[in-house]
Amino acid sequence: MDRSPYAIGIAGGTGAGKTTVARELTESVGEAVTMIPLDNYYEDLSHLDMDERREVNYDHPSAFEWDLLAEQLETLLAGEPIEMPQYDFERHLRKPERVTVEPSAVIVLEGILVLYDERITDQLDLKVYVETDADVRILRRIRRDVVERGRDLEGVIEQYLSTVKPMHEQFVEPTKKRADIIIPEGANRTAVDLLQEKVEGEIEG
Ligand SMILES: Nc1ncnc2c1ncn2[C@@H]1O[C@H](COP(=O)(O)OP(=O)(O)O)[C@@H](O)[C@H]1O
Ligand SMILES: O=c1ccn([C@@H]2O[C@H](COP(=O)(O)O)[C@@H](O)[C@H]2O)c(=O)[nH]1
Repeated sequence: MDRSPYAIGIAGGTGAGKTTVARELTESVGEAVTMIPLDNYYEDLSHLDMDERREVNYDHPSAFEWDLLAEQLETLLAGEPIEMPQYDFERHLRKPERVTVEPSAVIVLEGILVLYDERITDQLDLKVYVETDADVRILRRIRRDVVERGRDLEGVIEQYLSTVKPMHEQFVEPTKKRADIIIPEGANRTAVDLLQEKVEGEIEG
């Protein structure tokens, strides 16, 4: 690789549409873009049993292994491959296996607190915050967590009120001021098109 990859961070509240924006971006630009979900860097809680893991606050910054993420991002930006951890949402558990991620021209790091830690933000070339109203986000989250993450309605509501909402207000929303671009409502066609143009420009050099 001739030059360092271009690193984009996409932050925002749960259900804001971060993954959707990141996916649309990566799908349109193909293999030149690598997606890194922050969720893969949740701390390894395999020493806790399932009932204990259900009680963990997954929206507090301390839930993430920032050292590992900072180190792996630095490695990718230096043009070296990483062994990225994988995460199982149904079991609240880091999977035993890792996947090899090769460096590419553009790296997209996506997750609720991607703009929280300076060791990460210092490495990002473009910082994006996806802003979507809380009522829309919780409705999206209920549907997604029940359909894709093995949860029930009562559990989603309880978690939202006890940790997700207060942590969003305390830690996630304040990171918006670090963003270069704020995208309203997630997969906003115009905003995604502009991001695609930017990314294509970076790939072409
Ligand atoms: N602009 C949008 N309009 C309608 N539904 C959306 C939009 N963006 C995302 N969604 C849906 O909302 C849910 C959560 O989106 P996702 O991108 O996973 O959010 P996040 O990664 O921010 O938690 C998904 O089911 C997705 O299909
Ligand atoms: O074991 C876990 C780990 C995370 N969560 C929740 O996931 C969201 C972050 O994912 P998004 O895709 O950005 O919504 C976070 O709000 C955690 O509450 C979980 O429930 N269990």
